[in-house]
Amino acid sequence: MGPRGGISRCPCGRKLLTVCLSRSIQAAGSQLGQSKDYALPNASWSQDMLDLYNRFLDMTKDGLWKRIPSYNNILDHIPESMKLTYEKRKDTRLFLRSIDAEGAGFEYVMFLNTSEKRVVCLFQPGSYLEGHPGFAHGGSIATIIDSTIGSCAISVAGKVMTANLSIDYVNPVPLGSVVLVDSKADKVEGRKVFLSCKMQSVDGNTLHAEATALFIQLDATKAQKQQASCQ
Ligand SMILES: CCCCCCCCCCCC(=O)SCCNC(=O)CCNC(=O)[C@H](O)C(C)(C)COP(=O)(O)OP(=O)(O)OC[C@H]1O[C@@H](n2cnc3c(N)ncnc32)[C@H](O)[C@@H]1OP(=O)(O)O
Repeated sequence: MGPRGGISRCPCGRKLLTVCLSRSIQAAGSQLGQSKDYALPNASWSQDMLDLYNRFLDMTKDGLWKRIPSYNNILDHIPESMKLTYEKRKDTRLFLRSIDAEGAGFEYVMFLNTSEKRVVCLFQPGSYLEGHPGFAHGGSIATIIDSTIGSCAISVAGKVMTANLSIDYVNPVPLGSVVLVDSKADKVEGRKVFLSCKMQSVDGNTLHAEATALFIQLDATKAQKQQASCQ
């Protein structure tokens, strides 16, 4: 099994996909399948979100930044050619894409800068993410941070999992506002990837959260055990 993932067989004989988002992230900017790409503007996006999106899209023109497509099923993040060889599990969804109503859940788009080892996420939390009245639930903030940092870790080290995520919640995030989640890989030591992240308002005047994380690159033995346990 290469660092990009692939297909293997469970002890029960069922074909399983060793999911590795790195393929999708490395191919950022290109549509790999026919499924809907949710990391594109929709009617729920505020003007702030659209302006920021257009600003980042401009930055993709010289190739330094790439937009990361976003599908609701993890298997859509791998190339078409591999899809024919396994059964797609339609009953699962990526957590961030679990709410159908436009604008109600996680509205987001991520941009990758490989040379800076950085992923920036534009995030507009919807009304179903409420914690305290009018504000995003801390779990939703942790989710978007984990996913942004995670995408950054995947771009650096391939198949990884979160081992530690530490968040300081500094200022609440109003529902419907737009925040920038800016993550970067600070250090790689063997299988360990250390990352940091800031969540800030669009004008940069409000720090909403700061985080550090440790992601561990999976070794083959560990990956096989995890596949076996998902029978
Ligand atoms: C495009 C689509 C986008 C879509 C969005 C995609 C983004 C998805 C991101 C979501 C990510 C997740 O939610 S992941 C889900 C949440 N995380 C999990 O469920 C992980 C559960 N934990 C595990 O499976 C395991 O503990 C691992 C894989 C993390 C590590 O296990 P392992 O591989 O056996 O490694 P192990 O030998 O224990 O440790 C290796 C080294 O790391 C150190 N280490 C291990 N854990 C820790 C720790 N918590 N804090 C400090 N250090 C640690 C060890 O001391 C050791 O150091 P030394 O002795 O070598 O020095």
